Amino acid sequence: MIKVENLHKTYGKNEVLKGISTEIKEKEVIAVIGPSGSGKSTFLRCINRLEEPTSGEISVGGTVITEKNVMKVRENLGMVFQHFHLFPHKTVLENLIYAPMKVKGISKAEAVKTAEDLLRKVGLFEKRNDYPNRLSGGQKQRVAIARALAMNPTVMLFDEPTSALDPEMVKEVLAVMKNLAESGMTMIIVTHEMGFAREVAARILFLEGGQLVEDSSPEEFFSTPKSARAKEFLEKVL
Ligand SMILES: Nc1ncnc2c1ncn2[C@@H]1O[C@H](COP(=O)(O)OP(=O)(O)OP(=O)(O)O)[C@@H](O)[C@H]1O
Repeated sequence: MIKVENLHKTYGKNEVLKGISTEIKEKEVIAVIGPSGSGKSTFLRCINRLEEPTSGEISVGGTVITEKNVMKVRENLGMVFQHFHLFPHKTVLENLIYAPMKVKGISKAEAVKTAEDLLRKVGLFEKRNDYPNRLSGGQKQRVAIARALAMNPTVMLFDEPTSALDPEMVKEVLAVMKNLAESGMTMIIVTHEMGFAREVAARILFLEGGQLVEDSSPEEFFSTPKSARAKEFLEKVL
């Protein structure tokens, strides 16, 4: 579904990604973990070209992403950020119908129906006519997830979706993500939530210093990490 080949990203003299290669299969749920500054967000942002790779190749569904087709490919990649990025002057429902109507040309009636179904799924149907500033952080993030899903993406990318939330809000967002994973969505999640990664992910990608140090199952990674670097990291965070 997604193939990353020898991905490099450099900011000035700072080589942030040093040749990452991996493949993500359809319906796979991947947790990307690693120390702060290891390149996790940059890796994710290169996949949908929010950052332009310095070199290397990324393909989605067999299509190599180029400058020309990036907008089209991006339509299939839903993205959820740490800081929700909702439109503040649109209601919850309007936030969900805007892009499907504008980008995909879907009729308003159809967009509203999809939006309402998604809001029910994330438990926020009752809030559909509220503005984002009336919502808690956890509710905003659930709206952001529903909004990304409204584009009917084939892959969902999450960049530390719970890092900006108060602890009591984290659970409700992780529950929505877990449901999504169980529904068969292909997901790549940059996260510091080790419990969630262990429980929900099929594979862990451990990055350090811009390198993919380990690519293993959660069982293997959390109980018997192969590298000294992963061992050291886990000793600090668990
Ligand atoms: N736009 C940018 N311009 C210059 N340097 C950048 C930019 N974005 C990221 N970096 C640098 O790239 C490195 C990796 O950053 P990145 O955000 O990918 O790490 P991360 O593993 O996601 O960290 P964290 O867990 O703290 O979010 C850091 O040294 C960061 O300062």
